[in-house]
Formats: sequence, C-alpha cells, structure tokens
Amino acid sequence: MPTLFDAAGLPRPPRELAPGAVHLPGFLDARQQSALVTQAREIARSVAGTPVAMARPRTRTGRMSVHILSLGRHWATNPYRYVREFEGVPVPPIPANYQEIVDAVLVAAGGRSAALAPWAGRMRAEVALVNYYPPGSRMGLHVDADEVAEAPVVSLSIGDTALFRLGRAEERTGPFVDVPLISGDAFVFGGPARRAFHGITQVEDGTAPAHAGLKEGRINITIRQVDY
Ligand SMILES: O=C(O)CCC(=O)C(=O)O
Ligand SMILES: [Fe+2]
Repeated sequence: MPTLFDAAGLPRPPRELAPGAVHLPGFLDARQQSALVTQAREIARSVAGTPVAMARPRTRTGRMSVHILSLGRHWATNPYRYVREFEGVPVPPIPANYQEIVDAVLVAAGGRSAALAPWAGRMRAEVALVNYYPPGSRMGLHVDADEVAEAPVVSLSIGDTALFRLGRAEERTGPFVDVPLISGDAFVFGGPARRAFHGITQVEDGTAPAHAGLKEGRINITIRQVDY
C-alpha cells in the first residue's frame, strides 16, 4: 500500500481515477477552506446538545471514530436513512454556498469525465455530511447507498491529509486505488463509481496547513442529492 509520504512532492494533476471518479487537487483556495471550517463550526455550535448535534454515529458494526454533522437532512443509522427531523428537532439547513460549490466542482469534474459531464448544473445539493476526523480516526470501506438519486457525491477535504481508498461497485475486495486527499482537494464519484466501495484508511496527524483554521484533524464535507 502506498503511504502518505509517497505523495509528497509529486505533481497532482486533476484526473479521472476510474470511470466517474475524479480527483481535483487544490480546488478550494485557502480563504474558501477556512470559511467552510468557520461556517461548519458555527452551525455545529448552534445545535450542540440537541439530537441533531455533531456526534459519532452508532452503526451495526459499532461506534464510528468520525464525528458527523448532518445538514439538510439527518443521516440516521438505525436503520440507515435520511430524515427531515430527528427526535422532533429540525435539521439545520444546508448552506446556500454548498450548491455553488457543487456547481463549480461538477463543471470542473465534467471536463475530466464523460460520466460526470451530464451532471454539471443538474445536481441538487440536498444533504451535506460534515465529517470530523480526530487524530487516529478512519472510515471503513462502505458504499454510499442511502440516496435514491444517481447524482454524484461531491466531497471536499480540509485539514490533515487523508488516504482515500476507492474500490469497486461489485464487491468490497480490490483492486483499490489509494489517493491522498490534501486540504483543499475536491473529489467526485458518480456514474459507474457512484456505488463503489470507499473509505479512509488513515489520516496523517499534523499535516493540516495553518490556513485551514483547524487545530488538528480533518474535515470532510460530502454533498449529496437524495431524491430523484
Ligand atoms: O472522508 C472522506 O473523504 C470520505 C467520507 C465518506 O465516504 C462519507 O462521508 O460517506
Ligand atoms: Fe462514503
């Protein structure tokens, strides 16, 4: 397996890693990254202590190491589904700037992938999961399967560098593509890659640039369309 260290100093062109899976290195500038962190922190504070607070979800396999804040709809895990309110509390809305980011990301990704090109200007940002990865956390291989829509998932990385593992749609076995996601990177998976297994195998502690505005750890924001 490649280590994060292997990526240091290598050129990182935007590229399609598998049909429908596009990596856009450095998509967000420093100001956009810190603005997204500040905005997410303010929303998290506004719902702290409520049922829709940022929390480590319990799944069938145990408690996740990642903390998740759901925006737009709440991602409930028993069973897995999206709900408009959770335990009687409304879910914080998805910020309007997320739709603008989705539109810009999909124009860029569509230029690299025939499978993604039709989604430029067509995807509705309905849900965002703000994932906080404290040092030492990871996310096991899974498929994003709770959305009915076939729209791509748009993912933004801020803070510590993470190793993203992309597998196949058919089975959780390899071959895998391992790609370091650095602060500011965007990643899109749609088309034939939309139901591919993926996860975060490691987060490299202390690699966040100062401009990200995160003292430690990593924030990943995945933006999704849920309904047709
Ligand atoms: O943190 C990442 O880059 C991936 C997150 C993810 O797979 C998810 O939220 O479903
Ligand atoms: Fe996922």
